[in-house]
Amino acid sequence: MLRLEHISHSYDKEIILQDITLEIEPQSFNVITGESGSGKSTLLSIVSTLLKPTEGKLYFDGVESEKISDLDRFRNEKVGFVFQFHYLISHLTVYENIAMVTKKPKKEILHLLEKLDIKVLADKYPDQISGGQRQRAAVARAIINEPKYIFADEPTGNLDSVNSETVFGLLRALDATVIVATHDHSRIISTDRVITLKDGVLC
Ligand SMILES: Nc1ncnc2c1ncn2[C@@H]1O[C@H](COP(=O)(O)OP(=O)(O)OP(=O)(O)O)[C@@H](O)[C@H]1O
Repeated sequence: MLRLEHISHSYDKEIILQDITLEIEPQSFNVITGESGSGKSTLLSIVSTLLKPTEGKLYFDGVESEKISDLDRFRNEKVGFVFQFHYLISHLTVYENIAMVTKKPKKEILHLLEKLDIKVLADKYPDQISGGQRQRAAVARAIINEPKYIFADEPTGNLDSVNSETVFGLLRALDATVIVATHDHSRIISTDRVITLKDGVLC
């Protein structure tokens, strides 16, 4: 269970999120939606431990995030990030970008690339493939180790509807707690929960 208790956040005294209290069920698929500027990315950064909120507390299975003794290890082992700024390493191939974060055998990595329809690009470098293909490679890297939590910010921003559905389908099929921020959730066919933000407040 992931729990947010009275989370608020301000940037330079400007209040961006206000008094958010939420419980996210284990192994559920959740979408944070809202207009541009409503605070989706900020909320996702907070629940994924990348940003410390100005106020409030975050709990993972009852343990306050501040009290997790090795937060880097927790992130490496338990969390998969699909963030737009989370770039692939340019001097490594698609395959190598994924192989560097996992002990999984090559066959399994290639199988995941196949599911994402980018297996034929395994030996290409990031600047030799399209933005949407890079995005799918980043998704593969985030989920290869089957993390307990997956946080994704506009994971299908560069993808057409078929590839969006593939990515959402893969994320939904994982035994993970998934939180996706997107301004357009019309493409997500089934979700356990839609969390809507308006001007930094839950609707
Ligand atoms: N690092 C920052 N410093 C100052 N203000 C910021 C920062 N990051 C975001 N903001 C502001 O906080 C507000 C919420 O931004 P956020 O990115 O969380 O919204 P969003 O709903 O994800 O928007 P979008 O859909 O456009 O990505 C915006 O007004 C934004 O300008």
